[in-house]
This record gives sequence, structure tokens and C-alpha cells, in this order.
Amino acid sequence: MENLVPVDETKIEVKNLNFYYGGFHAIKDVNMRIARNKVTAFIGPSGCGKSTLLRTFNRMFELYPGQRAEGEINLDGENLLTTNTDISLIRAKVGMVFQKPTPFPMSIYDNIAFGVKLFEKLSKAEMDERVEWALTKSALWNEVKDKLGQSGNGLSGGQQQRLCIARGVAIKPEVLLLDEPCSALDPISTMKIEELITELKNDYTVAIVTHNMQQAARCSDYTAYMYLGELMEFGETEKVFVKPQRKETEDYITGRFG
Ligand SMILES: Nc1ncnc2c1ncn2[C@@H]1O[C@H](COP(=O)(O)OP(=O)(O)OP(=O)(O)O)[C@@H](O)[C@H]1O
Repeated sequence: MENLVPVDETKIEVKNLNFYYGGFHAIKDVNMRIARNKVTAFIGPSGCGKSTLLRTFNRMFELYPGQRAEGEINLDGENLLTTNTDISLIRAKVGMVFQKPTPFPMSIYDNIAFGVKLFEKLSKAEMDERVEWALTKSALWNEVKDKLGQSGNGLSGGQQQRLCIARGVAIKPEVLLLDEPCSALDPISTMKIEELITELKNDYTVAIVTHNMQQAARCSDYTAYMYLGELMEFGETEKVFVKPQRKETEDYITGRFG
């Protein structure tokens, strides 16, 4: 299963990964390769470890005491779990958008400029250009171009989520992790975000957690089905949805379970 994605197309290689919340073993010996410039969807019933797995990819869990990962997360061959590379550089390479839109309490413009300033020294003109670029990529520019100075909190839920995606895209990460980015969104905003995901993979490697089977089927290239902390099935999305290898996967995606 882990050999599905060829080595030379691999962006992230997960090897013998185990994860613990204190004494609770939440991820059990996961092995998989995540393909470069593709979308990989993680599906599975609530509590199976999808978010936990995503949070290992940029060591987000380290912010919380008692949480630990064992094994390897190799990003272009560098093990992120043991490397001496500065954690903020890792997070610049592997960006994350959370389930709930969380704009910073500042203007739309500054929401995007803030993260960029941490890593790059841009002139005002260059920053203006970057902000426009990120908002355009996130399908939000037309809706906000006349109110960049207004607070990000004044946007609708769907716009806030696209703002958070723009913020992630603006620092030009190599990998973008999206944890249920559409869970709070209406169908039109969801459609815009799905179009965006499809476009983003031209430049980035994307991993997305979703509860929406149609969404996984529509916008991912590979699908990983997880259950109780284990990776049960991993394959090309079309194959997983049309002809899953395991009965458990089929029951889940057809709605008989979960
Ligand atoms: N901070 C925490 N402390 C202890 N256990 C946790 C913590 N966060 C998650 N867990 C447990 O780890 C397991 C995996 O949780 P995780 O949030 O990764 O699941 P998930 O598949 O993303 O679920 P959902 O689809 O509901 O978001 C669950 O059993 C959960 O209860």
C-alpha cells in the first residue's frame, strides 16, 4: 500500500508513524507516501485520527504538552520529526488551514501580510502584489479588493475560510494541509474552495481531511481511509470509490457505516 506512489513522485514519506496523546495511542504504525502536486484526501469516521495525522506533518502537535510522535515524516527526504531545522521554517514549508476559519483580528490586508513578513522582506509594492496574488488564488479578490483595510472578522464564514486559505497560500508553502476546510460552508463557498484546491495542486502538494465523500471523490487524486488510528486503505481515488479493496472502506463510503 505504501508503495502506491513512486519514490520520485513523493513529497512526504510517512514511515512507521505512531502518535500518542499521553497514554492514548492515536496513530498506529502508519506507512504511506504523499504525492507531489497531487491532492490526497483523508477520510474515515469521527475520531479515527485524520486530524492527528495531518498535525504531525508540520509538528503542530508540539504546541501541546504530552503529545508525541514516533517514526518518520520525510519531506523531500528530511525527517521533520528529528531535523534541527527551525520549526517556523518547517511551518512555512508545510502550511495548515484549520477547520474553523480563524482570521487574525486585523485587516484583510494584514491577515495576509502578517505571515509573509515573518519570512520575507518585501517592499510595499511587492507586498501589495503578493496580497492580491494570494487573494486571487483563493477566489476572494473580487469580493474584497475594495475593502482590504476592513477587518477580516467582518467577512462571511465562507469568505473567512478563503481568507485563511489565502493566508496559507501567501507564504508559498510547498505543502498545504487543509483540515475539513468546508465543514462550515454553504454549497457555493464549498464549490469555490473545491475549485481552488484543484487549482492549488499545480503549485502545491495538498492534503485534505474531509467528511464529505463527494468532496473527496471530486477533488482528490489519492484517498486514504483511516479507522481507529490505522490506515486501512490507500489508493487512487477513483479505485477507492469504485472498487475498494476492503469491505470496511466500502461500507464507509457508501454510508452504511460511520
Ligand atoms: N488533545 C487530545 N487529547 C487526548 N486525545 C485526543 C486529543 N485529540 C484527539 N484525541 C483522540 O485521538 C483520536 C483521534 O482524534 P482526531 O481528532 O485525530 O480524529 P479525526 O479522525 O480527525 O476526528 P473528526 O473527524 O471527528 O475530526 C480520538 O480518539 C480522539 O478522542
